Amino acid sequence: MYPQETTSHTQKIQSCLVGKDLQNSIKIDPLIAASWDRCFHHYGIDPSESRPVQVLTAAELREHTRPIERFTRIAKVAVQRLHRQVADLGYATLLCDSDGVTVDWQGDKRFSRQWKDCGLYLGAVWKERQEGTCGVGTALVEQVPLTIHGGDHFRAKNANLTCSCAPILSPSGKPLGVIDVSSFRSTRSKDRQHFALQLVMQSARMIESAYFLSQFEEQWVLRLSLERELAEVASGCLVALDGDGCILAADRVACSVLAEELGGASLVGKPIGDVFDVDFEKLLEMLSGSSMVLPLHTQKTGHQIFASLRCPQTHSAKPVTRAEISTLRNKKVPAEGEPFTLDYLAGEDSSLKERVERIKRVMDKPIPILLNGETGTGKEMFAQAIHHASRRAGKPFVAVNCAAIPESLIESELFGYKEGAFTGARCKGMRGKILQSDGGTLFLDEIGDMPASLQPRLLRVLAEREVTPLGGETPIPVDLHVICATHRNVKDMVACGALREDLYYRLNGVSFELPPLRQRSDIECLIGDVLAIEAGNSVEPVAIADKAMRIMADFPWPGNIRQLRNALRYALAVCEKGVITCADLPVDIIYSQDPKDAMVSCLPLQALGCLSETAEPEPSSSSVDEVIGGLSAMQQAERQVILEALQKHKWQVSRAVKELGISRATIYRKMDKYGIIPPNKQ
Ligand SMILES: Nc1ncnc2c1ncn2[C@@H]1O[C@H](COP(=O)(O)OP(=O)(O)OP(=O)(O)O)[C@@H](O)[C@H]1O
Repeated sequence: MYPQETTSHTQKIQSCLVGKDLQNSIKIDPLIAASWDRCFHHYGIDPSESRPVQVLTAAELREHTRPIERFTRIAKVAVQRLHRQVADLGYATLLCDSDGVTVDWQGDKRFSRQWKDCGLYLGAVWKERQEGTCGVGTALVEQVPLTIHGGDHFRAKNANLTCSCAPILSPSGKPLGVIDVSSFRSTRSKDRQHFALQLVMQSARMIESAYFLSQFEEQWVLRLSLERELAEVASGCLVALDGDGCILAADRVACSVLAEELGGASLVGKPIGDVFDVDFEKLLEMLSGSSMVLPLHTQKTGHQIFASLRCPQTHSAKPVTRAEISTLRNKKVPAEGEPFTLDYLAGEDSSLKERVERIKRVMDKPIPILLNGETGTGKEMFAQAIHHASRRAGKPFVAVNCAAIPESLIESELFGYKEGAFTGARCKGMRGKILQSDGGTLFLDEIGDMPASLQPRLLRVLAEREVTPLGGETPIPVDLHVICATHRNVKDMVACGALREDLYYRLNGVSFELPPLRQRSDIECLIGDVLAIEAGNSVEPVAIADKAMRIMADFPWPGNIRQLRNALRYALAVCEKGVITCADLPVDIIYSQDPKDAMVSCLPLQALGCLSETAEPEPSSSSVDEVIGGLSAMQQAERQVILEALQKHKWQVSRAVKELGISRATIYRKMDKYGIIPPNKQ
């Protein structure tokens, strides 16, 4: 502001304040006038003083954010989401704590200098007592959503700003902070900030609801709505109940909806039956474990209100520690490095158990076994379990993935070669995989990828039980049991000529179908098993909340047990207190369920998190280390899961996405975001 404008701004404030009736003297919003009055008479601020906004050091900022980590974590996704809605209009989005300190910031980084100069940046302190009338500070004092536009600011140096803010209240009604969108170059009038203000208010309500639900995660939460149609989707209007049905807290929407009924009394401590025409037991009987919406009537005024009930997230959570599973299933979870037994792998699925019994009858006979099943169904683990259960257990188990070895090497890998067999051959030659497995088991994974030219040679080995290495003349006798696996339809492979018919008959002594996860009748049990393995040596007991278990049990798992393992690994990395709730599941799994359900039943946090992932800043110009260093624990876990899937599938994106159950677009976006670069592009 130029000196002349500063003077006229100061004069305007003074003429409004000095000995006048503030409400009537000038056309100033009473809320602004009251704030000016505080600034002048109580805080003694000089409106013409040009001192810049106080900005905390990084260490001071950390001190501020540490105690409110849960709040900032929940609010962060809403800040990002809000920012995407207003970024194009030239706004920055700020999250401030209850002291007015900016603890989170989103804005166009090209204007970082300008944002910093005017104090719209991380660490800036927007207290009314220091900065005078300003969006954040005044919203904290008044505890209402408001827009402080241009000359509404008390200090002349802030008069180029426009700030729309809404306070965020805790379940007990105390201010947690303020969410704000601000601009230093808005040419729009104050009236035209209305839309920004509405968006800010909506975000504040979302954060309050998410915070409320997360605070009362272990309690019953009644969701109320005046309209049946909106009962399942409306955010807010939440009442937390303890195990006896007494009200622990109600958010401000619920307090205002029930204000007439209460006549000024507090809701907290009241049994639910004192407020509605239903007692707690009846409520549980009707609503517990269902997504039903029930009409209730208030006791005194008889108003109809629609309610649904969210169960405590750890209510009857299934204990799945290693020890407990062992007792529950009377089976020992294999120790690290110990092979899985066939009975263990069969789980509680009766048809799989039957098939395992059949395998046990043939595994010691010279009959090859063909394992068929979708990717990740555990074919290799079964092959190992068969080997360890058979009389060959003490001998080698050699696995060859025919899809992973380049066609040019597969012959020498399998059959070995004599010294000097070809240029580049090791001087002493090499025993191939077939000879390495002598006495034991040769596991040929992805047999459908065995090159057609090698199939007759393999057939000969199987038929004659001898192998001739490359460059050799004398066949060497070999005693092995062959187990093959494929995820493809073997008959189709034969029909299209990918697999020779005679080889097929030789390999398919007995075939064994591994069911996809979605067809297993013991899915919950299997989830428990995999979790117990993933939890490993964790000293903390680990549990899965009912709802999260239901979502996982219903998920189609295109990547089968491998995908389940990755999802649980991720959930374990991000969950709190060892309890996996819906909010800890990867977003692709949450979003697989009915969108309505996902929106209502899981924490809004999760929904927001998913949206936020679509538009985080691209790290393309940063180094990979920088990118990884800047990731949250949750993001690092997600990065690891994606990286492992890509490495496992030799960077074949189509296979990795199938396993992870995400789209190609998503994996490319995430690779970009997490700095995952395929080896051929490094
Ligand atoms: N019953 C089980 N319990 C726990 N983990 C399992 C079980 N079965 C498989 N897994 C895990 O699932 C993952 C996939 O298993 P495996 O590699 O045996 O599947 P596959 O069918 O051979 O996969 P692909 O077809 O992709 O080669 C492995 O990490 C394995 O540890």
